[in-house]
Amino acid sequence: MNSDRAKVQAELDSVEAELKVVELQLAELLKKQARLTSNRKQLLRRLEKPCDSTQPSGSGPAMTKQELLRYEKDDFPWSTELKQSLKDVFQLSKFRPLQLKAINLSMSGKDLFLVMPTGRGKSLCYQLPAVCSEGFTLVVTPLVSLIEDQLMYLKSIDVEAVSLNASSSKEHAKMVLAEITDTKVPFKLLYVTPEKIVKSKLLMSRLEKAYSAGRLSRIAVDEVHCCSQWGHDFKPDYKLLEILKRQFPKVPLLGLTATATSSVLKDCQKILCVPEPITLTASFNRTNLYYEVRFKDSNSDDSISDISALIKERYKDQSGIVYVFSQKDAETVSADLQKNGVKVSPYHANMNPEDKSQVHRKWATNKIQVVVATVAFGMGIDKADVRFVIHHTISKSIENYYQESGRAGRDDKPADCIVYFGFNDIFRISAMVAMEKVGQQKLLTMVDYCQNVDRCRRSVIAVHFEEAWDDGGCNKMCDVCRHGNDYITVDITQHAKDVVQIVELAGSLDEKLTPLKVTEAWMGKGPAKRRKMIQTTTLSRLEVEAIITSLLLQGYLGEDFSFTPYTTYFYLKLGGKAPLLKNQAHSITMKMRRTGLDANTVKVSQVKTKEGKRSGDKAANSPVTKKIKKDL
Ligand SMILES: Nc1ncnc2c1ncn2[C@H]1C[C@H](O)[C@@H](COP(=O)(O)OP(=O)(O)OP(=O)(O)O)O1
Ligand SMILES: [Mg+2]
Ligand SMILES: [Zn+2]
Repeated sequence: MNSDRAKVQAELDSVEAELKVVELQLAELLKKQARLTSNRKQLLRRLEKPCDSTQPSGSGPAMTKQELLRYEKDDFPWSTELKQSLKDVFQLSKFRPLQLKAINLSMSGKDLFLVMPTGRGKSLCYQLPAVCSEGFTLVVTPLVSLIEDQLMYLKSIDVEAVSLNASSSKEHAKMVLAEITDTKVPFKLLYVTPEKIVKSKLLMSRLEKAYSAGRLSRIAVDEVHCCSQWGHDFKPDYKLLEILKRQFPKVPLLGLTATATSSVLKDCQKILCVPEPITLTASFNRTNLYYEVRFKDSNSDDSISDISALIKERYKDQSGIVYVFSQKDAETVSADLQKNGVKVSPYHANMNPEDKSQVHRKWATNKIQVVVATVAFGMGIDKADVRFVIHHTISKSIENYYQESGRAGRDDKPADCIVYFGFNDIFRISAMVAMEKVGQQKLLTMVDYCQNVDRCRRSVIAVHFEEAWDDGGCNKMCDVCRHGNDYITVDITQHAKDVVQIVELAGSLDEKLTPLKVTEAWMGKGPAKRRKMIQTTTLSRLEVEAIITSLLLQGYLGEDFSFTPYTTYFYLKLGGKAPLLKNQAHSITMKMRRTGLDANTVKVSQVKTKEGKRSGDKAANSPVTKKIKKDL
């Protein structure tokens, strides 16, 4: 009887395990269906609206496409003055894409979200209307340094602008607050930090008076993505800015950002209580930027000597930024580059304000060639001739990467954006963003960008920002497009089983393994007892790391954190898809760059004839695939 029960129980366990696998497969198929549906939607949209990437991506239901076209014209009552001020005040000869449309919409009193890549000229879209309108424009900006930059610029072109922020002196604040309610306001733009709006009742009451008198002509919320936790730079005070529309419902609001997906924008719209804004989205494609990823070797990280050589040779006498992970890295990488004879200075949040602005100034005036910076060297960096942005460590998300690398080539001349992609860096960043709501998910999008060998880097960025991608949009301005079909697809099912077995075994022994430990265990470096119980590999370190990364990206492995008061540890655990490996028919593949001798010869000659100087690109140190084939 008992043995009967045991048999039934065993069968039940097996059925349940199989059911679990079927459920996972269903989930996979549903995900695939969602992906395909969204793809279909994008393609249909493209058929509907050919080729114009600066078309609005969506607009308030009150406005048809035809109606929107009207705002590109220059027959509005204010058009002559706009044109005149563009030339006389701002000393610019013509509008860049979307600027005129955005300005006309805002001048017509519409609420507007403007999404435009960094450095394309969003500020003009509220500065010019401010100059051409009665009263003044309220500009909400997250950082005092950004406000200072703008004030300095506006002063240089004789536009009256003032600011109120935490570092304003009492007298200055008193004067500005009094001027807000003047019948003849002596300034065109009032810059404030969100914190001021939220905390200063006095400011609010003055603004209310100006509003009632019809002198608050427009509100601009710069870096509007800071409202949303899903944006890459959430700032809690922004969340309270709903007060603007509540108190000043009739004033048109203009939200500006360089990076926001439609879900982030929807969130911002809700938070700011803007019922039906028109959204204008400029293309994310910065055609003059060359995108490249280089692999960092964990065995012998030669990224510093590589970067030094690049700066001294390819970028001789040219201006650039090297982004690093931490303040400590900023100091050490800067010192290392200096030792190699490069003129650099570090920049990070922990330096005192004078030192920071000194570094910024010296760099802006070309006294130093390179700033080795953390992300603190960020918003508002507006040097036109930055020829290269090198990431010594990957960014924490594609949004961050796009914004940081976007500081290159603002003068529209060619510039390079290079990332050094190292296995261990993934987990350093992962631990740092462990507390962020969607930190891991976003980090993995960046890892996917780097690990990718078969999709144009631009297309990965475009898809991320939900922009319909056209394959002609790169023009070989990324390493993937230059290397063409220089990759192969390899089956890593057995490798996946081996790695999963290592993690499983550790779990059964109540042990947690860091990625480094898993790597070493698989390469046969762990304790002899374990070695006997697992399948080790003869693959190289880079290949092992590439496979583990791929398993993490594909969900066969997952992250497990452990917190101490001082640090966060990252361990690998089984991912949601690991049970699928129990199914004999299940297979996993990954794409790897081909780097054998013959492939290399082909690549070099190909690159040489077409691209000249760039033939030395170091794609060659990406994972070797020959051995994998042998291993399988
Ligand atoms: N129509 C134009 N013609 C030529 N230059 C322009 C034009 N409009 C703006 N610019 C210049 C002025 C600035 O030096 C530069 C960047 O403008 P800015 O408004 O600071 O960018 P942005 O706000 O879109 O970037 P970010 O996202 O970094 O804040 O472009
Ligand atoms: Mg800006
Ligand atoms: Zn490309």
